[in-house]
Formats: sequence, structure tokens, C-alpha cells
Amino acid sequence: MTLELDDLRVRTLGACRYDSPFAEMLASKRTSPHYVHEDDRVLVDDTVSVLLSRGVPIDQVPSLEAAGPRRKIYFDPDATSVGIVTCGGLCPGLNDVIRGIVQELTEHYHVAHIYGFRNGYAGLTRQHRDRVVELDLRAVADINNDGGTILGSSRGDQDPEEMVDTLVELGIDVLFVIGGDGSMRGAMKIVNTIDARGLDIAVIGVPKTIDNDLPFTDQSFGFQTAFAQATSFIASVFIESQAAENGVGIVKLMGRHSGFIACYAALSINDADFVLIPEVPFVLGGPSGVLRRVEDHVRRHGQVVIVVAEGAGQELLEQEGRTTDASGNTKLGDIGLFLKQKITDHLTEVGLPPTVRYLDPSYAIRSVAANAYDSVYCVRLAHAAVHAGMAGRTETVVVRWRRRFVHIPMSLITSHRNQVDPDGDLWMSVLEATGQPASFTD
Ligand SMILES: Nc1ncnc2c1ncn2[C@@H]1O[C@H](COP(=O)(O)OP(=O)(O)OP(=O)(O)O)[C@@H](O)[C@H]1O
Ligand SMILES: O=P(O)(O)OC[C@H]1O[C@](O)(CO)[C@@H](O)[C@@H]1O
Ligand SMILES: [Mg+2]
Repeated sequence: MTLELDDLRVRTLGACRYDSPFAEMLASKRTSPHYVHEDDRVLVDDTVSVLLSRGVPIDQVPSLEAAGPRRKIYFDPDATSVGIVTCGGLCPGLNDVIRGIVQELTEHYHVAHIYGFRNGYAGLTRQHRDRVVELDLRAVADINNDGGTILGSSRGDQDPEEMVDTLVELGIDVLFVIGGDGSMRGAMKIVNTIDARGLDIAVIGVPKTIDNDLPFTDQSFGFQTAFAQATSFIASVFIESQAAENGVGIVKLMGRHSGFIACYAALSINDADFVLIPEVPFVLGGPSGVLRRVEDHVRRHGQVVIVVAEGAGQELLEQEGRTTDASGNTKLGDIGLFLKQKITDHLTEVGLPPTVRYLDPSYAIRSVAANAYDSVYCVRLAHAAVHAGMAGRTETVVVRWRRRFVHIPMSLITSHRNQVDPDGDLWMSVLEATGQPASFTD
């Protein structure tokens, strides 16, 4: 992707005139290997070859604004009201992010009001405006112990004009949107409406995706919890497959366009013999197809385990009648059940009638509470989001990039998808761990 330094500059509502509650703490801080000063920038690239290929002086190579508290802030905390909304599918850690935002705004910035909108963008519409809840320390006290989101979520289109009316009615100065690519597209429409009306409202995104498919972020929050949950299902089908004659275990995991959960879950337990992901097309038939490979494995080992991402092999499924969900996302065909049927038919035909154990733990891996690692990650993202909002950044998303918390323009988070690179070292590790061929095509 061609990236110019100017594409990476985030918007600010105006000059920061108020003292930050962190001013004193920041006074003595200088850039170090562990701290990036607010005036410093974080490099996008981390290999010599890519940096050299940019062909520009070091101060012009693509770089990102460091996240974190500022010495001066844009909003006067005493007079600031804030809104929080969670949209799209569930993901471990949503409650941790809500809690972190509320705690930071309350304990350090002492803002006037924090409102939570119920059930995603629907909660900002005229019809549901009365469902808004005021959030304080007590309301978020131990919500991190639970999966899901205390605010609820939703999919489906909402009118940005109506949503901005709600922000104005409640006197919201900063809106925090915790959501995926669709949510960030929705947030940009809210920003456009705010701009068109000449309003002084900041919109900050905290990117959420269980699929780990958003770009410019090392690994999305909740992803580690989710794939760790998935491993127990792989372990189950492995044990089942070992105990049966011609045992076949299949686990279908979430991942519409990106197979990260499948890859990480498979690597972490190392019981999978085949991992099928959307980024690596495969054929079923022929000498190098999946069916023949599975057959060979069963002949040699008496069993086989397959981990398949939900978006894998969609081209093999009947395309007609494909529908979309309320947000316009294409509903996928069920590759798990399809494979189960095809493998059963094939092994039966070649004289290896199988015992197939098929698990689809989709919601079971995303509805749980965040693990300790993700909780830490969430609270740090929440702090970064609050600092960005109070400093008047807008149309800005906080992410962790190459282990640094940084700001990126919202448009970049929807500019493309993060996917497993079939030439990259993650996929190489999967091939090494499973022993599966690099391709299932002739
Ligand atoms: N292009 C768009 N313009 C405006 N709003 C959008 C757009 N795409 C999605 N939205 C809104 O954003 C919200 C969430 O979108 P969506 O259901 O696609 O989930 P998401 O944020 O992409 O999260 P995930 O994919 O991780 O579940 C929905 O209310 C949806 O209507
Ligand atoms: O069934 P729901 O709630 O629409 O969500 C399913 C989708 O959400 C995701 O978790 C995130 O986009 C996908 O992996 C999955 O296809
Ligand atoms: Mg999405």
C-alpha cells in the first residue's frame, strides 16, 4: 500500500488550551526505548528493506502520532460530556474497554457526564434515545468479569443526522465508538454530519474485531482470548477422533475474510492436521485436493483433525441466494457442514467409513470475558482513547502498532483488511506445524 506521511496525520479540533491532569507527570518525560514523547512519531515500517524502498529522508517516512496523555488538552473537563457506544459482533474485552474509559474519565479528568448508548448505533436514534444510561464508577465496577457488553450491541443502518441530533441534545463533546470496520464507517458518517453542521464534537474509535482483520493494529483486543477458547474445541475433536475408527474431527471457527483465529488456535494446540483459511484457496477433488489428502492421513494415522475458518472455500459453495445481514455483511455458506458431508461421502466411498465429530463453537469463543492479557490491552487502549478525545483528536482511532500505542486516521482502519499472508511467516508456521501441503491445487 502506498502511504504518504500526510495520509497518517490525524485531525484535531483545535489548539489545546487547558491544563491536562497529567501535565506534572509528563513534565520530566523524554523519549526513551519505553516511552514515545508526544511530539515524537512511531515508524510504520520495521524492516530496512521497506524503509529504504520509501526513498525519502527519515523525517518524511510514514510515521504515526504517539498515543497517550498530552500536557495540554482541548476540552475543559468540568464542562465535558462524553458518550460511549459498542457496535457489531461481540468480542472479549468490550466491557474492559468501557470500564477503562469510564474510570479514566472519572478518576483523572473528572468530566461532567458519561453516557452509554444502548444497543449500538440504534441507541443514538430518536426512537431509543430515552434508553441512554449514565455511567459512573459504580456502574462499571466489576463488568470486566463478564463477556459481552453492558451497553448491548447491534447491526443495522442508522441515520447519521438523527444520531448527531442525539449528541447535540445530550451535549456530548466526545463520542467513543468501540466497533469493527462497519462501526468505523458509521463513525465517519457521524463525523461528516458533525462537520457539515460546524459542531465541536470529537469522535474516537477503539477498533474491535474478533477476526483480527483490521489493519494497522498488531492484534485486536479479545483475539487472544478467543483463539485460546477455540483450542479446547480442537482438543475435544482430537480426542474423539483418536478413539474412533477412521475418526474425523472438524472445528469451524470464526473468520469471515481472515483465518487468524484458525491459524493461532491450530498452532497453539498443534493437534490439527489441516487448517483451511479464506486466504488460501483449495480444491476438494483430484490427487492434490483436500479429500485425497484427508484420506491419505486417515490411512496412515487412523484419524484426522481439520480446522476450518468460516470464510474458507466459499467459492466451492452454492453462491445463489446469498443474503446479507442487517449491516450489509454477506452471510456466508456453511463450509463446516459442507466439508463434513464431502469427507463423509469420500471416506465411505474409498472404504474408510468415518466417525465424524463436527464442532462449530463460534459464539462460545467470542462471548467470554477477556483473559488477563487482553484485559491489560483493553485498559491501555481505553486510556489512549480518552487521552486522544480530551486532546481534541477526532476521526481518529487508537491502535497498538508494533507494540506502541498510536493514533491513526479513521479512514485508514477501513482502507483494507488484515489477512493472513500466504507468503508470510505465520502461514509458514502453520504449514510446519500441521505438515499439510502448501497448496491443495494441482
Ligand atoms: N458503510 C456504512 N455506513 C454507515 N454505517 C455502517 C456502515 N457499515 C456498517 N455500519 C453500521 O455500523 C454498525 C456495525 O457494523 P457491522 O454490523 O458491520 O459490525 P462491525 O462494526 O463491522 O463489527 P464486526 O464485523 O466485528 O462484527 C451497524 O450499526 C452498521 O449499520
Ligand atoms: O452472527 P453475528 O452476530 O452476525 O456475527 C457473526 C460474525 O461476526 C464476526 O465475529 C465478526 O465480524 C464474524 O467472524 C462472524 O461471521
Ligand atoms: Mg465488520
